Amino acid sequence: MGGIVQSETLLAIKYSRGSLEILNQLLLPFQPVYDKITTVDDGHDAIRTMRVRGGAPAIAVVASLSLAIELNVKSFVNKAELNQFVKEKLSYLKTSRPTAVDLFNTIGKLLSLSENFLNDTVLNVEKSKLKLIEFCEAMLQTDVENNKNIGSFGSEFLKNYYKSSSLSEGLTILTHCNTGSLATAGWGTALGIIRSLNEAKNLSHVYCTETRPYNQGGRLTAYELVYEKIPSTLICDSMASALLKTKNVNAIIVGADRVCANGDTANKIGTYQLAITAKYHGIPFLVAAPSTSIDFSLENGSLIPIEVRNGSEVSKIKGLDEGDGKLRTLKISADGINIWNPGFDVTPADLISAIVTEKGVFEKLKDKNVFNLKKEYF
Ligand SMILES: CSC[C@H]1O[C@H](OP(=O)(O)O)[C@H](O)[C@@H]1O
Repeated sequence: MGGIVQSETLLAIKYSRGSLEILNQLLLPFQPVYDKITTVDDGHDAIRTMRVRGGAPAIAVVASLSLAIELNVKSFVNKAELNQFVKEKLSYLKTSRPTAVDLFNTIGKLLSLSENFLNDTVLNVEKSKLKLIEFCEAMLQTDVENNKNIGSFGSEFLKNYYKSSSLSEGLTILTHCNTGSLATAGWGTALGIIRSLNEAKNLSHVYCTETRPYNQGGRLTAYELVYEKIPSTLICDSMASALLKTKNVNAIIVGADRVCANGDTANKIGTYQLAITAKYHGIPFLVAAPSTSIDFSLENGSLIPIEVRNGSEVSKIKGLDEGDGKLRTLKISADGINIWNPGFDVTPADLISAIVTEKGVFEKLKDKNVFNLKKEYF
């Protein structure tokens, strides 16, 4: 199935027809280990355990490719049997993680594709199966293309925003969580804008937050930035406001797991407070996301399901023992304390300066505090 060019950076997903591997992100940055995915059950488990994550693109891509892997080795008597199999597998994949909408948008497209084949008098069951596999495979290339477009639109927007200022030394950006090649099929969304700024020599420095408790920032974004030799500094989540007060940060750029039609955005926990401090310090707060992360059916963010994960992700931490080089899991909080561990929070549209998509940058309606995202724009 050649022809898929995934970004030259780190590959969270390795795929060729009949073979799918995911980079186990629970072991990064210390041990780059690829886990084989041979069934939908494997795909579901990899997503649920967050061995692969990236609320938007990567989760949808891995879920779809795990279906493609099973379809590739299975034969069906007729299209009705194929359709039933696809429906069963997709309804199970829906239960892996609830917040990022890409997964549900992609599942909806695959379901209607499979349903449409039932009435297609030209396509036999084998050709229908192949078209489903090709749809899943095309997502890899599409995602990288989307991310490159997001990168260009986002970097252009910031260059124009600051064109009057003497920013010859480039922009200083703060980003949260991981939105790079480890959250997508390559290049990244918010980190894709940072990569595009860096490529155009318009980037001075990147600050990334640790992003407790999974530490996507300290473990994954820092790993990508160092790998690409992008000048960068890691901060604790609690340091963000002090950073904006004492350093000259030009913008905060984050990803998204679900953007509502009015612009309210669910993203990694800690995003909301970054939007508040960006507003207080008068700097742009950008959301970067492909249109597949937009839920046009939701009027506002109060309707977004927020995943609450196991408290052990807060009370324990995995790290490298510098003595023997082994990965250890350590308890880091008092036994018996209750723990609240929501994976995401919702940033209201009025705190978001612009939403950067593969089709362009969307800003709020004049004199309104909300966006007006419509399906027909994409
Ligand atoms: C490009 S999607 C990245 C998005 O997903 C992350 O969540 P998680 O690591 O739990 O999958 C985070 O919200 C990022 O903005």
